[in-house]
Amino acid sequence: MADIKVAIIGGSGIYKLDAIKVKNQVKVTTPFGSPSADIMECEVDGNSFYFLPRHGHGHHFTPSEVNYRANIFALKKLGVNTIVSISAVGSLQEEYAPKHFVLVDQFIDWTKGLRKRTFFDEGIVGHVSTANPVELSLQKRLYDACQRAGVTSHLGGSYICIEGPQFSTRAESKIYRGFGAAVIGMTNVPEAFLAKEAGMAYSTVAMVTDYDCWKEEHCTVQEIMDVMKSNYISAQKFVKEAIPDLVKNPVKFVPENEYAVMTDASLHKPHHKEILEVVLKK
Ligand SMILES: CSC[C@H]1O[C@H](OP(=O)(O)O)[C@H](O)[C@@H]1O
Ligand SMILES: Nc1ncnc2[nH]cnc12
Repeated sequence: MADIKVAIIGGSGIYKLDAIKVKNQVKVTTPFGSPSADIMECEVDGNSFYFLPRHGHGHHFTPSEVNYRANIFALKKLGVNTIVSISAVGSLQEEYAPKHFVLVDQFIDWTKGLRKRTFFDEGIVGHVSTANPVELSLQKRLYDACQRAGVTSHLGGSYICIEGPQFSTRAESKIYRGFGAAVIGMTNVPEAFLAKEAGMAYSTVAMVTDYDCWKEEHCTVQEIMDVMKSNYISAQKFVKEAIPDLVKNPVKFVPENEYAVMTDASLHKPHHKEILEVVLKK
């Protein structure tokens, strides 16, 4: 198996990366079902990384339907320890304009509890801290890559995750602004929290596609798609800067899942074995 430590999870509008060579496609099985797609082994300037389209090829999983557990588990099983998430977001503050990138560092979970959100359940009880859901050294490296790519970008900000797939009402949008959130999306929870449970470094590049409806009359997919085309070009430039750096100088971080599991080992069932082996692997 290739020794690849870095993966990109591509969100809306980022289903593949033109000009980046796909070398192989890997089918990975997990105890949680299939990931969104076969995982692509890609290369930029001789530096290998994995790529996974979050919503599947052709965008057929809604934010609520994405199998986040299978996606994170599959990447960890392949040996990945560093995840770069690329996500489309709406802006909740004037300063984050469409086409800007925001290197978020906090998440507010406003989903409705419908998503499978933990590896630690059904007989395994475990708890991890989400005080720092983003690996800050990775976030800074990604911010620097955005700068080198010439993309207007912001270091820090909170991402509020709603269930979707509908966008927010104006009343909701104003409440989220009041929370101090910078941007709004529908996917990074539970994805970021599962990466934390799996002891992986995670950081999101949030690409602003629109001002949410606190400011705009409305928000349509058509308008978002237009901005997405430009964001896609910026994302490609960003990837070409970020990947060689992350491959050549791997992010150093301390996984925070070592002491997560509380359940006595005598109670672990055979099917827990693979889950714990992969999730807790250093
Ligand atoms: C029409 S864009 C809305 C869609 O895009 C974002 O997904 P992702 O994070 O995968 O880029 C947002 O959360 C919504 O799911
Ligand atoms: N305004 C918005 N609300 C939620 N998710 C989004 N993704 C892109 N724009 C969004």
